[in-house]
Amino acid sequence: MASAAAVPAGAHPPVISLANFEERKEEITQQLMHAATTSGFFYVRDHGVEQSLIDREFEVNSRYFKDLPADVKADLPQVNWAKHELLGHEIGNRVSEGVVREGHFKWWETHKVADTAYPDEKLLPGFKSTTKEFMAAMPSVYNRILSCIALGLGYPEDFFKEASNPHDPDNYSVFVVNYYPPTEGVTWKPDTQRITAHTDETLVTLLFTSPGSAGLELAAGKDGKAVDSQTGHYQVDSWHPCPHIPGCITVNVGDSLQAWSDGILKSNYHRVRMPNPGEPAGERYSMGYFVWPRYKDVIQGPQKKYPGITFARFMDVKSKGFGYVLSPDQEVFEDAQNKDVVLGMPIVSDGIAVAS
Ligand SMILES: O=C(O)CCC(=O)C(=O)O
Ligand SMILES: [Fe+2]
Repeated sequence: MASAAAVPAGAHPPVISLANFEERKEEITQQLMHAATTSGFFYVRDHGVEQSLIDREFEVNSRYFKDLPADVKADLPQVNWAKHELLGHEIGNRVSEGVVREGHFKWWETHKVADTAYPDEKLLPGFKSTTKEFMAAMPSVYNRILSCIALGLGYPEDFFKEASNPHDPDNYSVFVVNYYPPTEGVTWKPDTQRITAHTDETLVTLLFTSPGSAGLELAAGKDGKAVDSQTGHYQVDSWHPCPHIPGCITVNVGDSLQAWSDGILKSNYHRVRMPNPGEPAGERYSMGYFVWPRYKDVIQGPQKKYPGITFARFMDVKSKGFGYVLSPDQEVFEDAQNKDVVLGMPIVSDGIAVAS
């Protein structure tokens, strides 16, 4: 098994305070490393992002999903994972009665094209400015987390700083808001999920959930070899709840950090399930800030446990739909890599992302 037992039944991942960060860095590092090497999930509180800013960002997104006419959303760039175009609107999972999840994706201003993801200011006053203010508050949170993780791994404190700098033209860190419409009166097949089980491709993901929202679950103890490289299907023994905790940001380790740490840190499966009978069937929102390395960064640790590939190459293979292909087993990776056409990655030219 690649990871130790992580979250006891019924418990949620640990809550870690970032208060007095400079004085408590060593203690915080120990707490973060414990969580990141077991469940791969933890919560941070005293993180410094104003609650009023979080509330305002939820509010403008509620207007985006519920007030903006469907034809306006359809005119925005449409997210296409297969082509790796992660900007604009996405209609995710559907059931026969309708949409289970919609999303809105944006990059930083560094990529001038990112502005096309935003609807007209007249239609959605304050959406762009609030979102940019919100995104600008993220680096102070993840820089502290990544500096502790770097120290915990024995790397220099600023090891991940350049790779995760969103102003670098080769960094496409993405901010995604998910809207899960109410499920009253909707029927669905037993295996339907609001978001199906996946790992994130990130270094780390910062996730803000709407108050009272349930359904996010993580599967601890995944092993890359349990994945069938043909189907991408995985084996999961049990799911653990990852509930909304007021004032906290949910943080999870992603594939890039798992690779860069030689598998010491765990990028675990998670999903958002449909409400169970008797649970609130209202709408749910989540806002995920996905901290990526640069496309050119080779996401390999000193032990070379994972293939020495760039993040761009990894995303290329992952977006073919193989699910978890970041396997320490070189053969599994190569098999996935050779499976079909290699998709073009966006390349950077004068700060503008263009499909190659
Ligand atoms: O909605 C959530 O709570 C989780 C979303 C998620 O896992 C994702 O967007 O990658
Ligand atoms: Fe995720």
